[in-house]
Order: sequence, then C-alpha cells, then structure tokens
Amino acid sequence: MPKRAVLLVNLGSPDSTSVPDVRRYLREFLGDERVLDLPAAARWLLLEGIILRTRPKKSAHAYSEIWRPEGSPLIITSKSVQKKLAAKLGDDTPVYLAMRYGNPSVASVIAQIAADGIEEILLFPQYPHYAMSSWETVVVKVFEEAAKLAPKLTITTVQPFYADKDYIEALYEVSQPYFAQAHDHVLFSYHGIPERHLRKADSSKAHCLTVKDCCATCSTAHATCYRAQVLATTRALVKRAGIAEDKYSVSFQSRLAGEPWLTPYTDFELVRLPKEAGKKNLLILCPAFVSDCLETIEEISGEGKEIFMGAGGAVFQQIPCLNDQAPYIDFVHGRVQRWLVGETPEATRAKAFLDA
Ligand SMILES: C=CC1=C(C)c2cc3[nH]c(cc4nc(cc5[nH]c(cc1n2)c(C)c5CCC(=O)O)C(CCC(=O)O)=C4C)c(C)c3C=C
Ligand SMILES: [Fe+2]
Ligand SMILES: [Fe+2]
Repeated sequence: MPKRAVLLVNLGSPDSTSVPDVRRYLREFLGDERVLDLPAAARWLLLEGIILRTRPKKSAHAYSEIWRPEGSPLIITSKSVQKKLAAKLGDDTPVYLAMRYGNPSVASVIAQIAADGIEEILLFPQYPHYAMSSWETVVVKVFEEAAKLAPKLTITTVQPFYADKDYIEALYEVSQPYFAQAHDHVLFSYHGIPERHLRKADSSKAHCLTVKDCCATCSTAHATCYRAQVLATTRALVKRAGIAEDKYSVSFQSRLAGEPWLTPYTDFELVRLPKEAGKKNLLILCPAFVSDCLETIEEISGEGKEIFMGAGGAVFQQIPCLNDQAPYIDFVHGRVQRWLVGETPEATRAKAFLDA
C-alpha cells in the first residue's frame, strides 16, 4: 500500500497583530495574482504605493480585537480540526495542515510530507465554494510547491463541496438550534469577490452576469461560478431547514474599494432589513467560511451588529461557523474515508451536484 496522508489548507493569518507582521502577511496575500489580479507592475505599484502604507495599521487593529492568547482564531480552529481528524483516522493516515498565506507555509509542509516518505495525498482546500482567490489559488500553490519539492507525490484534490449532502447536513446540524429560536429573517452573508472575477472564471465568457438570471440558468459555467455555488448552498440549506421563501436573503461582505463587487452588500442589507423591511430580529450565518475568523468575528459580530442595531434592529443572533464541531469533523472524515476506499472526490461531487 502507498503511504497516504491528508493535507488540509486554509487561508492563513498574520503571525501576530504587530503592524510589520500584518504588512508581511498582506504583502503575500494581496501579492497573489489570483487575489489582486492586475498586471504584475500595476499590482506592485498599488500594493507598495497605496495599500501597504495604510491598510496594515487598520488590519492590525482589527486582528488585535479578535486575537486569542494562543493566536489567530482561524489557525487555532484549523489546528483543532487537524487534531480531531487525525484522531479519527488513526496513525495510518497522518493529517498535515498548511496555510495559503503565512505559516505553516505550503512549501514547508510539502517538504515535511516528502521527508516523511508520503506517496499520495488528499488535498482538502478548506473552502466550500470555488473562487480564483480561494480554492483555486490553494490548488495551484500546492501543485507548484509539490513540483519543486515532492515531484513524485500523487495529489487528489477535493472539489468545492458547496452542495454536498453531508456538508449541508453539517451546516443544518450546527444551525438548527438557532433556526428553532424566534426570528424574523435569516441573512446568508458570504465573502464578496469583484464582479470581474466572476466574468473571468466563466469559461464560456458568455454566461456569468451576461445571461439574465445567470445563476438560475443551467450552465457548465457554474463549475467555476462562485455566485452560482453560494446560491446553491443557500437553496440546499433553506430546503433542508424548511425556511420560508420570504424569510431569508443573501448578501456579500468584505469588499475593497475600486470596482463593483458582488451585490447586495451585507452592510447595506443590515440597514435595509430593519429600516425598510421591518425585520428586526435577525439570524445571520456566513457559510463561505468553515472557521470563524476576522471576517465573521470583527466584521459581522462586531461592526455588522453595530450597523444593524443602529438602523433599528432589536435582536442580532449570529450562527457560528462549522469550526471544529463534530458535524464538520464527521463530514471531512467521510470525504477522506471515500478517498481511502477508492471513490474519487470528482465522482462524489458529480453526485452532490445532481442532488442539489
Ligand atoms: C481582492 C481582495 C480579496 C479577495 C478577492 C478575497 C477573497 C476571499 N477571501 C476569503 C476568505 C478570507 N479573507 C480574509 C481576510 C481578508 N480578505 C482580503 C481581501 C480579499 N479576499 C483581505 C485584505 C483580508 C485581510 C484582512 C483585512 O485587511 O481586511 C479572511 C480572514 C483571515 C483571518 O486571519 O481571519 C478569510 C477567511 C474568501 C473565501 C474569498 C473568496 C471567496
Ligand atoms: Fe478575503
Ligand atoms: Fe454565474
């Protein structure tokens, strides 16, 4: 039997909340051509000339509001997922963890995998949805580093699992106690991306944001359409939880200035819902993130709540991410088990797509 292992990869966080560490992290993150997708010279100018002069201080302050004594919530949770999964899998299938930006770096972990004599890995990007700036950049980076450091390594990649029945069930199990409480409305707030990224990822170049109701119109473009995939997650959970059509909506958070991002924007929705729609008792969840992080803790629990209450809201209840809760560990473990017995993630995904 070849020596097999699992590699979990999440986004990453700075090493600390100091401004130089946050600057170093943002330099790597926003220097990624799949995140700030400008020609290299323009990206360098924008990064070094504008963004890295002002943003690190602001971001360092935001990180200091969510930092725990052991470090960043995203890293702490990812390590706990690694540990819990490893305990379920046993010694025969070790579990490695890398971060796309920051530490532990993809290069250092691939080097360790090679040194440990691992021959095959299941690469498990910790993103339910495809985006060039999330799932794709992880996959490209791992393959690039493996080509350099472990050229004989066989890599199988878990595809975006946005509508996988077991993933939806995990979301449902974690959310159900909140759905059972009194509320007027459920807001699904997903991380935004520039509209341009949606068009760029459309292989047909004639569907996304071009065809009327593009995400509701069947197309092969959906295989790489972030918006179609987050809407599929929403539909599947709405169906599973029996949420009424007029009791939920979708919005997009965390945009940068400079160009249109996916709409409606979460901060605008948090004003509109209590002010114009009379929805004052809100449940909010952020299924683009498997772990609670800066974007869910500082931006939603902190700023988001303030905006909603300031606009006349009465109750703001946030559903935690899947984190290291048992339903998520069971879902990840299930996917790994299928790989171990020879069922490919592609086959699993095709089935989930048909079921959605
Ligand atoms: C062009 C900019 C960005 C794109 C595109 C983008 C896509 C994207 N991001 C996530 C997940 C996370 N992003 C996080 C933080 C974060 N994101 C951006 C910019 C873009 N993201 C920045 C500049 C930052 C850093 C913080 C800040 O300065 O505001 C995080 C949190 C990390 C943490 O340490 O807690 C996550 C997670 C996804 C899933 C995505 C595309 C779908
Ligand atoms: Fe982001
Ligand atoms: Fe689309």
